[in-house]
Amino acid sequence: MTFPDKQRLGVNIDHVATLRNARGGALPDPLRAAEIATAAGADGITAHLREDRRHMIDSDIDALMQQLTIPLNFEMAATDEMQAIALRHVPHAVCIVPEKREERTTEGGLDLARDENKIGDFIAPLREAGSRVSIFIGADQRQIESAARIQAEVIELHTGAYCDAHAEGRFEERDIELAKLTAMATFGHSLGLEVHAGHGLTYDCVPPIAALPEVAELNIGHFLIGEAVFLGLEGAIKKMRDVMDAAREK
Ligand SMILES: CC(=O)[C@@H](O)[C@H](O)COP(=O)(O)O
Ligand SMILES: NCC(=O)COP(=O)(O)O
Repeated sequence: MTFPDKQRLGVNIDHVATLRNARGGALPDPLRAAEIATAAGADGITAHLREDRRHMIDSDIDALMQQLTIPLNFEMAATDEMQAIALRHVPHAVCIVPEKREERTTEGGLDLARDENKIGDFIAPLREAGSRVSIFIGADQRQIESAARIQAEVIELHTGAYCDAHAEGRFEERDIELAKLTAMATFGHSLGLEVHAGHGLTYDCVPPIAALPEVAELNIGHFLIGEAVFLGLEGAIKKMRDVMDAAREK
């Protein structure tokens, strides 16, 4: 079994748009953030077009599709509207995420096991159009088995519970969450799925996730955009790259 030596870093730029939308107007421009991320060594850009357009808006996705020189991982809910947008653009990857309008952020993974047939039908045209389909799920064996059955190419494991437990000093819970992520990364990889991870990752909590050999890509956004206030976006991304590489070398 082969594992990727270098883990890809996908930079999620949603919260550049959050900042822009707080005042209205065009600044800060998410496309400029994507260009800086590219120059800083990001391997991909992630953008989530929410149904309520609270951060990214349709014209951001148009601009990214026209100008980006690295792969776009387009996150979206499994709705007809989003499917039509994805089919119009055919981004490198489409990541299906759960969405609740009243949530502040994506609270958990998709319940794919419950909606397996429906999501299987939903992703088929996306795959046939040429996008790699990724499913954002919790570290749960049933969900991963469903992802393999519907022929998703990628799963992205939601790391939010692990990161929150770390940040709040609930170390026993953190270690339980990490053990689940570790076991389920191995399990997903054994089924032939490419395994990604993300949500809530910071310099402090990323090392054990970066060190998981089966995890080929991390998607990181909110923390990096926050750190950019202090370090600049380029500096924040380069530091994350260094922390990830150091953890993987160990
Ligand atoms: C699905 C996911 O984890 C990301 O899209 C990210 O968290 C940023 O978007 P939200 O904060 O709106 O969930
Ligand atoms: N899919 C997770 C992602 O893109 C980034 O999540 P976050 O770092 O903004 O929490």
